[in-house]
Amino acid sequence: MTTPATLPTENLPTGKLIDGKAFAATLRAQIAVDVAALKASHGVQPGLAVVLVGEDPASQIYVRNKAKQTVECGMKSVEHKLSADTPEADLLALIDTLNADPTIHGILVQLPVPKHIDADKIIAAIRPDKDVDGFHPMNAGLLATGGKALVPCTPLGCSLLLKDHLGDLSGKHAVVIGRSNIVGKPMAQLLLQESCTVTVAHSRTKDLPAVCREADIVVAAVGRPEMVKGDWLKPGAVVIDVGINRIALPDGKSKVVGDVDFASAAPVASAITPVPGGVGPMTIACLLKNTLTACQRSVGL
Ligand SMILES: NC(=O)C1=CN([C@@H]2O[C@H](COP(=O)(O)OP(=O)(O)OC[C@H]3O[C@@H](n4cnc5c(N)ncnc54)[C@H](OP(=O)(O)O)[C@@H]3O)[C@@H](O)[C@H]2O)C=CC1
Ligand SMILES: Nc1nc(=O)c2c([nH]1)NC[C@@H]1CN(c3ccc(C(=O)N[C@@H](CCC(=O)O)C(=O)O)cc3)C=[N+]21
Repeated sequence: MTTPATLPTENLPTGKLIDGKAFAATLRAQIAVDVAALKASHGVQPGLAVVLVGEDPASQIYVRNKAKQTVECGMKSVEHKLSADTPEADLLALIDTLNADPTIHGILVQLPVPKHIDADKIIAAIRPDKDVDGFHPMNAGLLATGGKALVPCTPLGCSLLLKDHLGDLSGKHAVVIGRSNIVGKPMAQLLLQESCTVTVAHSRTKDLPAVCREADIVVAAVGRPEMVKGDWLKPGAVVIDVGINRIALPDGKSKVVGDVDFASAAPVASAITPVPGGVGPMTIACLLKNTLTACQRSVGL
């Protein structure tokens, strides 16, 4: 896959780019230190089990990246690859086994699962204290009520990037575009916890560009390539692009773009995350952070 001659992230004024890839690397380095300390103090190694059902190519890339980075920070990585026609009962049985395995502290079933399997049932079958995706209703409820939840990785990564870049978020007006259970809704909860004034937009929102122009912070999680344009932004807004969309190029190749039109948004924003190299790496780093947290809690820390 050829990268375009002038990547839009090149020759941007310093401070404009929120470098999620670099931040994720420092986060993983800290996790590796904490994993070594946990091994030394409690004789326990955090274990992450990832289950992939079917052969979706994108999922295979993410699972491979996750396993590599899990091992790099000193954790135990276990992968279960099941065929696309695996009965739902077999997947539930595997989850029960992983729930009971004392060497496994985090369980992730890669989404989407094949159509014959009920994803909500799968998510609800994972022990909440091992639900390192943070998708389980128990964790969603704890997040909503300010309890000790495991927080979904992508919104957690976005929150860490925003706090690192802006410091105190209180009083800022944040617009989250998207209301899914895995990104938009938990993202709104985290921003509320940081005392932002939060607007959650979606496909029924009227005059979305006008709503976005009110925002100090825009988080785009819609799944529509380059939808958010520069003229949707208040000058100086901070933009977090969660989108991951593969688009076809004229030369027959393809490339990954976000939900934000980077070329028109970057000049207007005060800071923006690139795709790739922004939220994606933070998602994996926060998965490892959640696995460490789950392991620490399992020994009473
Ligand atoms: N970087 C990472 O680690 C991750 C990235 N992603 C990416 O984030 C994006 C969102 O993922 P996910 O939350 O699972 O997506 P979903 O498809 O579950 O949700 C999309 C949301 O966007 C809203 N939406 C769709 N079209 C519009 C529109 N025209 N105007 C306003 N809102 C709209 C939908 O509204 P409604 O509710 O009304 O249908 C819905 O709430 C995707 O690009 C995905 O690839 C996802 C997970 C992790
Ligand atoms: N149970 C479950 N949990 C998930 O967290 C989950 C999931 N299922 N299903 C799929 C989505 C998607 N997702 C990504 C994670 C990292 C990158 C990532 O690291 N992207 C790199 C680029 C990778 C590439 O080169 O394409 C980047 O944005 O820089 C992307 C996407 C997690 N997901």
